[in-house]
Amino acid sequence: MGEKELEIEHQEVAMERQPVIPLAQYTGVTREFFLQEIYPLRKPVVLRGIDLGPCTAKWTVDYLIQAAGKKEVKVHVAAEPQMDFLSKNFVYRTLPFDVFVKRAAEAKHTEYFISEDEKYYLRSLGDDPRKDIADLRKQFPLLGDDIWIPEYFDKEKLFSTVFRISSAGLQLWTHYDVMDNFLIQVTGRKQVVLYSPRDAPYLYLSGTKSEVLDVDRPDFKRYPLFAKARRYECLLEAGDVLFIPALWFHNVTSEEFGVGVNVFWKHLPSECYDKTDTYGNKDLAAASRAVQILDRALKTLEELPEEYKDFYGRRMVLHIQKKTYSTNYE
Ligand SMILES: O=C(O)CCC(=O)C(=O)O
Ligand SMILES: [Fe+2]
Repeated sequence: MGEKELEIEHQEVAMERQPVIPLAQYTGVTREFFLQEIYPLRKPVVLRGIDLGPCTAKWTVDYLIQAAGKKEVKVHVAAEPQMDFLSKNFVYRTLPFDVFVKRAAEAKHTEYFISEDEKYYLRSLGDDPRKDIADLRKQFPLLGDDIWIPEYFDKEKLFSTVFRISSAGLQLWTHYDVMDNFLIQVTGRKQVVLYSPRDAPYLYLSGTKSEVLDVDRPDFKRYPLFAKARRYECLLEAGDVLFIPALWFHNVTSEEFGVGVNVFWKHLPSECYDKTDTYGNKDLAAASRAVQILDRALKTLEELPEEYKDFYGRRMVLHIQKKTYSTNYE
């Protein structure tokens, strides 16, 4: 190989590996410590050694199968481990919970929808998913009492408790949610990659999701700005809790079959949230209104000749930056 080729190859390798910023980790934090020292920073952290109740010992595959039984659940089924919301390489199927758990825990299936090594993912829903909010105690009464939610926020603010159960290898795309969140990893290990809300301009967003699906080997030719996004990372082990502040992007890969429960809470006054939001991911009411008004302003600019539209468009960008960008925010 000539020197030039070698140099080019090195550049490509360097481009592929973004520096990793490890998340802060704390063991055995009290409510007071969390509220005074961690929560105000609005940064994700891993909390270890919290007493999560009997679930950490009890929730084996056999126990889950017997305790949740035949209740029907709607799950994602994907032929490939990396789920793709752009090409839609997954389907939704309804299965009895016990069948779903058995399949998610096995690598090869005798009965399957797409292929013998398809992957499964459950994000549990309310009884009527359009109106009801996921609540483990309601939908899985025998399991709900096994898990103790960290009491680091006021109980009245609790929004939902959601099962997150996935096959080994499954990767969920990068997205944000609008509420504060404790992702409680009860069993199984998972890798979580996070990005600050401030790096949203580099994530090629489509709604709440990033189009850069392969965060480990991103296509920088297609997504050049992604190189600027700072990659935060943690490895969650069974029993760990990840605090994900609202708007922080997260991409989750299950390294093993695992059962997680995530807890969303309304840290803002309840009027701020979209009343039709059952998932915890609809933009705040005022944000949606502002976006609508901006769309009207942009329509109005269309009335101008190109030269003027460009000029006022640039001035509006500066005005928005001046009026909205926070300075006390890393
Ligand atoms: O752990 C997972 O499967 C996804 C978690 C997630 O997206 C969340 O808790 O908001
Ligand atoms: Fe999420």
